Amino acid sequence: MIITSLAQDELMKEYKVVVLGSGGVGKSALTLRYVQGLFLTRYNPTVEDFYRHHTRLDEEEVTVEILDTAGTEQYSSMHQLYIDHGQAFVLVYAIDNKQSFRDVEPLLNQILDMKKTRNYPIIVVGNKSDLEDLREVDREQAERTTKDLWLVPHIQTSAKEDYNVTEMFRRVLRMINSYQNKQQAAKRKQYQKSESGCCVLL
Ligand SMILES: Nc1nc2c(ncn2[C@@H]2O[C@H](COP(=O)(O)OP(=O)(O)OP(=O)(O)O)[C@@H](O)[C@H]2O)c(=O)[nH]1
Repeated sequence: MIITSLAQDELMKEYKVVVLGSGGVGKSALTLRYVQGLFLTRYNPTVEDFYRHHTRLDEEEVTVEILDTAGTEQYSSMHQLYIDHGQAFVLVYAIDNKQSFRDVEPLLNQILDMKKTRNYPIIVVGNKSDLEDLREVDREQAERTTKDLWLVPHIQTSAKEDYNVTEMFRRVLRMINSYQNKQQAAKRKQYQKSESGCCVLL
């Protein structure tokens, strides 16, 4: 059978990732580094950028949709829409900016309130790890906080030095995959239960 590239694209698994965090922490820089392998030193505040990226994840071709959101307060009313859209959330702070770490908590609470279940991976990312001399956020404290909340393990990145960026996105994609597999298995089990007595072919 001949499958056109469009059809192949449609058959690929898709992952919807939303990147949130306060202004200037490096959301766009992380996204661009991952999707295009670029680093821009100039700061140009984002309103909203959307990327589709094809990649290989554990021997499988997948498509990642990344929504790079605005960090400025002016656009915070959009968060609800973004959260509704996402299957996974990357909450970014900058290690040289304590307030940006504090800003993660309300975002996290908003996601947990809206999504109701814990079936959506959330990762807290300390970006700008190259600015160690200017560090304001204690790494261990950040790790402890996120561990207590049962999130995907905290990670430090540098979009500038291309440190842990791909690793961070991969961690998130694998978690989406694992949640989806669990949900499918649960549905199958449920189906088998409701049909018990009859023959279910899987
Ligand atoms: N040293 C260093 N600078 C970075 C890093 N990531 C981003 N920056 C710089 O930080 C500034 C802000 O980066 P952006 O990616 O635009 O930040 P943002 O979070 O998307 O900002 P908003 O669009 O306002 O929400 C830019 O000047 C980047 O070059 C990093 O890992 N290390």
